Amino acid sequence: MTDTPAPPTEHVLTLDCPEAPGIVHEVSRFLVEHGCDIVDNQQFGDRRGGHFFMRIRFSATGGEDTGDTLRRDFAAVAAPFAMNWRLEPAGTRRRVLIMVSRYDHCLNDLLFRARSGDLPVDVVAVVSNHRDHEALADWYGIPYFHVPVTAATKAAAEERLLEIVAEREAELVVLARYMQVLSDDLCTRLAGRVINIHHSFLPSFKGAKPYHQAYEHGVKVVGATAHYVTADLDEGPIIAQEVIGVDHTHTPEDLVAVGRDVERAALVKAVRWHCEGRVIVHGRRTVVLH
Ligand SMILES: Nc1nc2c(c(=O)[nH]1)N[C@@H](CN(C=O)c1ccc(C(=O)N[C@@H](CCC(=O)O)C(=O)O)cc1)CN2
Repeated sequence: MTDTPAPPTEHVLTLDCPEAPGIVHEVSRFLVEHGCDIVDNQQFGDRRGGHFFMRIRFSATGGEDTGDTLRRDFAAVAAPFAMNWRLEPAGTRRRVLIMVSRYDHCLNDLLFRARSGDLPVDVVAVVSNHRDHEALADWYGIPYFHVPVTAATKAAAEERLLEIVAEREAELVVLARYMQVLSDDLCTRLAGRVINIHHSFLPSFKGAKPYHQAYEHGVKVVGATAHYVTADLDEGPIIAQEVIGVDHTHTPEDLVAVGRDVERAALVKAVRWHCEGRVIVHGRRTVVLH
């Protein structure tokens, strides 16, 4: 009886390292020697900073332990270049916990896109400091956690959040208009795993009421910024930004309304790119290979 060969599997290798001769050569040789076929490749050599970034999607033959074999063998290629790298199955669905306060337009959009398969994510929990959106989470069959936050309860609320992240095995936390500032300790413990949507074109109009600030300045463009969360409010590495034209006829309330579209658009891009392993943080900036 002939063994039918296992179907090829697809994987994504994302790496960055100090610029050096031979990086692409060594990576390509590794893939050829392991019978792999490159499907898609993006790279960026930062001449100014002397750093190199690459994302390769490739197909591989071999059984279910192919990924482990590739990871074991690639370590020897990576070490001489001092690479930061990860090699994961392509199309991996990420386990995402969404945090929200009163405004639900970003929550709604993410839940719909996750359910429709547009985003490679499984939403494993919705956490909020209000009860407003419990029915929506129930409708999607997603656990809803009400975690009120006051100055007195903030530490306990953040410990409860970390418990939920662990219980639900969340890989990514998305602040989908969650209007509480996370503590330095929480930002450190979830470093690189929290994406926030800020409702302005950063670095303009930081803080809680950017549309009113924008109105007072008479801007002709408003925007939204999706960024990784750090202890420094609204300062985290930017992943995606979107803008839309406005004019003197827009009241602050109008700016809030048109802003919803750019908030949704920026956040979904950032979540998709993060989940597809396209975003590499380098200092306070990101390189997005898309
Ligand atoms: N450590 C961080 N935490 C959070 C960030 C961040 O960048 N770093 N982003 C915010 C979201 N956000 C703007 O995008 C934002 C949210 C809230 C505030 C704010 O001043 N909140 C007040 C309370 C407001 C209220 O209760 O409605 C406060 O916390 O005292 C500013 C900006 C999410 N967290």
